[in-house]
Amino acid sequence: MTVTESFEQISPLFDVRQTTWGGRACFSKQSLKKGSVILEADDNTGTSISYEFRKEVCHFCYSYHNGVTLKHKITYALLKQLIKNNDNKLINWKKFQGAGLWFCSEICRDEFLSQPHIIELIECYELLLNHFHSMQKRVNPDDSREDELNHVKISKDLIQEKWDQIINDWIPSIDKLKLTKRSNRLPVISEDEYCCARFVCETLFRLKYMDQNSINFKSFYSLQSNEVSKMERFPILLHFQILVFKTLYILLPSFLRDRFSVTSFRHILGSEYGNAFGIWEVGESSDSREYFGYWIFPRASYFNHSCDPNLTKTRKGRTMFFTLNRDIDVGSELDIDYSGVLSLPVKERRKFLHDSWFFDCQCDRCKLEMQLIH
Ligand SMILES: C[S@@+](CC[C@H](N)C(=O)[O-])C[C@H]1O[C@@H](n2cnc3c(N)ncnc32)[C@H](O)[C@@H]1O
Repeated sequence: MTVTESFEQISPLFDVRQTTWGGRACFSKQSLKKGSVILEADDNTGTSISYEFRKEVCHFCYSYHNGVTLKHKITYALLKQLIKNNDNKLINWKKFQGAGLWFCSEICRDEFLSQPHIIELIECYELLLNHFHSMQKRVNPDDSREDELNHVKISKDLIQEKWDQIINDWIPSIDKLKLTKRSNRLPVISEDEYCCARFVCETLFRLKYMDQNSINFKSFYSLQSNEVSKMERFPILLHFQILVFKTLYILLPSFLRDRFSVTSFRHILGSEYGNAFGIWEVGESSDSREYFGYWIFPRASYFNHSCDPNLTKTRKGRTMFFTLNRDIDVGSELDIDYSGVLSLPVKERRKFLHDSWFFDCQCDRCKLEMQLIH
């Protein structure tokens, strides 16, 4: 199957084709007018709200109200009906703490609760929350090791070696233990690891109930991974990932653990590093808006970057829109801005893209401006 065939259902408006300069990219199948919506994506496979915004950003519509703590949480009373069919006793539901979910209104909370099988995700979030709270009382041994962990010389082989140790030594040692003893092996985690574990849970959950023939499912598994580049830049991430993996391996209930492996975990995080979209505050100018976290829209992850993009990304609630900001001809490459630094001079812009996104930008504007300064 060619790249185009496997992605042809993403949109009737564009193809995904292999390029010689930037992996796969999207090309318009027809000439189109400024203002045309090229893609509307509301099918994210995973979201992560930063810890500091967890009580202030609605977990359904992602609205934000100037830092005001949101009023609406899920309660035991609301869950009773959902628990009935799903009570596997890992949680004392009567002591339910709200699973770390806050909502701006009853409508958003109820919409969240109406998602099929959502009790499974709520249960995972609650287990993680309980674990995180118990770990907050403990000293985190990594607090004094940050420097050391950030000086590890990362290579593809080292990453593989560390994961092989997990597969060959750590997993069998956990599997041998009685269920009641496994929790003694849970690592201490920080806020960032807690948020990352929630992101992985949601991704596993969404993939579990997604049609495997759907374009979103196929697009997710074809996402490019930036694992090595990102870890070379931030070596501590290898240790970070291993802590998150161990936490989930021990805590995840069987309904999600069945699909959880080193391979799936590495793809979920490796692809997040090159493909995540920021969840930004709506309605503020780009230099003063808040950054709440990130999410993954696999179908929208084949747009390359350009420093003179013809698509503008906007968020409305849970949906991302990709809209043409000028007329285009058939065959035009469809590009977005990854950087938010388009006003910088060419060298600084390219350095930013290289350091944050790990590629040397091949867009036409960079080519032209580089020629002009040489
Ligand atoms: C979100 S993905 C876009 C789809 C990607 N080309 C693929 O084949 O999966 C981002 C990756 O595409 C490549 N890319 C995007 N824009 C580029 C550009 N302007 N120049 C060079 N490579 C680019 C980089 O490898 C980057 O990490």
